[in-house]
Amino acid sequence: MGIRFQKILCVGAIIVGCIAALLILVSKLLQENLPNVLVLENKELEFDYIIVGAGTAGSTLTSLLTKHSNGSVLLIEAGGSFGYLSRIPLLSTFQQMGPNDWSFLSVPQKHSSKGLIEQRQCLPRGKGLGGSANLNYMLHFDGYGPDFDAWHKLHNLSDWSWTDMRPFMAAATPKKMDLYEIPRDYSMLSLALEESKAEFVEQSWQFRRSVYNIKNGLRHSVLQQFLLPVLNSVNLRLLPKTLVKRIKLSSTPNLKASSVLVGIKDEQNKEVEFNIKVRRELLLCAGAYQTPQLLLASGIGDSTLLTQMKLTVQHHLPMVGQGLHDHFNVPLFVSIGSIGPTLNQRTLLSPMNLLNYLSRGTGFFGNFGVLGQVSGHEESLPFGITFFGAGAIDESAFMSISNFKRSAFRALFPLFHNATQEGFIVISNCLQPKSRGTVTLLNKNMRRKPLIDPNYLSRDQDVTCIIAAIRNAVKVVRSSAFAKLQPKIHWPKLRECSNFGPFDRDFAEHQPSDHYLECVMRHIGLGSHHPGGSCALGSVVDSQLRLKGISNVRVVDASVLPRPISGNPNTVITAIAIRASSIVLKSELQDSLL
Ligand SMILES: Cc1cc2nc3c(=O)[nH]c(=O)nc-3n(C[C@H](O)[C@H](O)[C@H](O)COP(=O)(O)OP(=O)(O)OC[C@H]3O[C@@H](n4cnc5c(N)ncnc54)[C@H](O)[C@@H]3O)c2cc1C
Repeated sequence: MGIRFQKILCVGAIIVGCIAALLILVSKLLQENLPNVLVLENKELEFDYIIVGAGTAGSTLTSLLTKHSNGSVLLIEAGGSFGYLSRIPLLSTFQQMGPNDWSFLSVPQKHSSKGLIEQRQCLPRGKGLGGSANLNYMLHFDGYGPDFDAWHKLHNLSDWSWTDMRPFMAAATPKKMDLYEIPRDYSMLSLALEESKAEFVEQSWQFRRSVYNIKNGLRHSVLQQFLLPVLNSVNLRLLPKTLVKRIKLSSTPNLKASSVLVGIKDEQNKEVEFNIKVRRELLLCAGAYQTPQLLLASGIGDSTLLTQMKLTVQHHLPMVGQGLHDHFNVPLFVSIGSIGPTLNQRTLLSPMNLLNYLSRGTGFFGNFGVLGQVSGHEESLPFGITFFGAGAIDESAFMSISNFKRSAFRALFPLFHNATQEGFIVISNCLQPKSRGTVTLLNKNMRRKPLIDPNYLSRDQDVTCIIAAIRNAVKVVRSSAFAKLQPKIHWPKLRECSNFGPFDRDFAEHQPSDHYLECVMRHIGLGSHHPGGSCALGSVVDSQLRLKGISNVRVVDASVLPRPISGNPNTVITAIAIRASSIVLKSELQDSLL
């Protein structure tokens, strides 16, 4: 080994060591500094507003109610604070399966996931202040007007059209300086994507470089935007590491939530329970899996289903936990013959990359690796294509967060053993999947995970839509703009699909059969962590987000989305929370005038 190389290694090791020490220090400081934490004693406590869950919606809502209401606000969150590592964009995936991830697994999937262990999908969810907004990949999406117009037309939600939602989307969108857009010349891949646009002018496709919720190289989520600035407010109290286990209803004069039962683990890991009274409103922001879980565990849901689950019915409300939707992604690996440079171990560990990040917040650590997207909103089957600029994928890391069987992983990434491989992953999906799943329970114990069945690919239309998306992705990869990358698509050679391909001609012509593509997607397709719909607007909640039949409970999170968002949903959920705060504050004002 040359002396120069040894020096580089030493400098690299010292830099990595210093960063690690600094991060541990800062993370400790941040974790110990939560103000306004409520101490639960045996006295009866009561709050005007109780908010369950400090995720995307809960953080936003808490902030706005704390600032503008005259009432007291209690925010209850099952997790604590995320460590500082959560703010380094590239390290997002390393949080999955850790203490800040609920690490749900789906029930075995009937129509998909055949290349996954027990046919079960990993369903990560953030646990702690910031919720999934602190675990997610930070991709910002401006929203798509016709989505809301479809809510209006198809779901009879006359006041949720784009005209109604546009101001809230504008309020939810961070200022330009609080976002990071991948520069045009970030790498040869971003450049190729940008230049390929000109070859598809005939199509009404949109080409976008990724825009991230990243500021100065650090995650800038609803936690920084909304929650942290109000944490010291006098009318706010916080209950971290506390699980809401039950909603108690009273029926005089009309059905309403009277209190919530919360559980905290003491030092001996023994559960201690307390009751906290709701004076005005209970706002459920526990996310698309856990809001229905809490409702069902509280006996609020379809009475037949509750009886089947041996739960006492408090309020018959059909459709709680039904209608679950999510996007479904099909990844394909494309190796490139030129130096990208794309994300691999060589580029990542280069001292220059580390220095770039430390001095300017840029380079590979400063974003998640998704460089851009192509979408066809106006197609009869709207599709999305995502370009993830990673050449070498670490087998054990990827398998642990995807639940892939080894054989499926290796079919998808045949060059996995080469840590310096250049390439990218092209991910195809359907923007408006029709498959719908469910959230149910094994029993009412809230410490047990809910039974989540996304039911991916249960509708044939989704298969047709994703096949079209893959074929469009191939067109982009084979465009002249991409030619200088010398891209090579690796059609996965799965034993279970071998009757359908890929055949030699598929590698030459890149036109594998529909049967082969369907087989591939049913084996290696992965959920995209955009669940919604499990307490949908119109069916479970009314247009004021009120739980039907219960006057003082609102659901404010991804559960209320009546259909999928045609892109990344986080900003839309923030917008819904902003709108919810205005609804709640208006009602408070009206009551004060009575
Ligand atoms: C890995 C991953 C990547 C993603 N990438 C993107 C992306 O790049 N762009 C994008 O737009 N979207 C992305 N998303 C989706 C987006 O983050 C979510 O749609 C959004 O955060 C959901 O917000 P929410 O408020 O509905 O729920 P959450 O943010 O999940 O919040 C729910 C909160 O409630 C708490 N909670 C649950 N049950 C209880 C209980 N009983 N008691 C107390 N607290 C409770 C949870 O701990 C959590 O903090 C991603 C999601 C994941 C998981």
